[in-house]
Amino acid sequence: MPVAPFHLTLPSPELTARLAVRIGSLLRPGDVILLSGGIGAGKTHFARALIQSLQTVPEDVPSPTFTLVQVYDTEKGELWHSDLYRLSHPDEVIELGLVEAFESAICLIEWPDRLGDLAPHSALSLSFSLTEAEDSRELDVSWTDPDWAARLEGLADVAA
Ligand SMILES: Nc1ncnc2c1ncn2[C@@H]1O[C@H](COP(=O)(O)OP(=O)(O)OP(=O)(O)O)[C@@H](O)[C@H]1O
Repeated sequence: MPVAPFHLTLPSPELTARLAVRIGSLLRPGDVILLSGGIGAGKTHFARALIQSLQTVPEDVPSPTFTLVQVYDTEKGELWHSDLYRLSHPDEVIELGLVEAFESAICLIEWPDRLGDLAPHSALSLSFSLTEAEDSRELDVSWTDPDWAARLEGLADVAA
């Protein structure tokens, strides 16, 4: 069981998508995943694979860069996918309804540093990094709620 933050190498986009499907299967309403990493690091690629794996009716999963938020109906209830890169003011997080969504929906948040004091207390954090190899990414996995340690059991095998 991973009892501490851990690290994975994701040598292809397909591996990242497979990990996303595995994590998606663990999620329940009220779970928040914070997706960090620079431009092109793979945050949206991960989110798209996760969302598509939970959709009951397949539909496009566009990047929410300009809309800030996209909301989906999934087999696990409402899922909010948010990209806060273009947030103009932290209060916009409240106006978007995100703070309430943290309590009741599954939320995937890109650029979570923009949340400031409004960041949820409990979350799974996934931090992606580019590597010298074009198709490979490094991923740091950490969490605030110890419950995640048990839920992530066996996850490292995905990248094996
Ligand atoms: N191992 C990998 N994991 C994830 N994506 C990868 C990997 N290798 C290559 N890629 C490619 O890198 C790109 C990542 O783009 P993506 O839009 O997901 O980045 P992002 O982190 O969301 O950036 P932005 O903040 O600009 O939206 C995709 O084209 C994806 O196919």
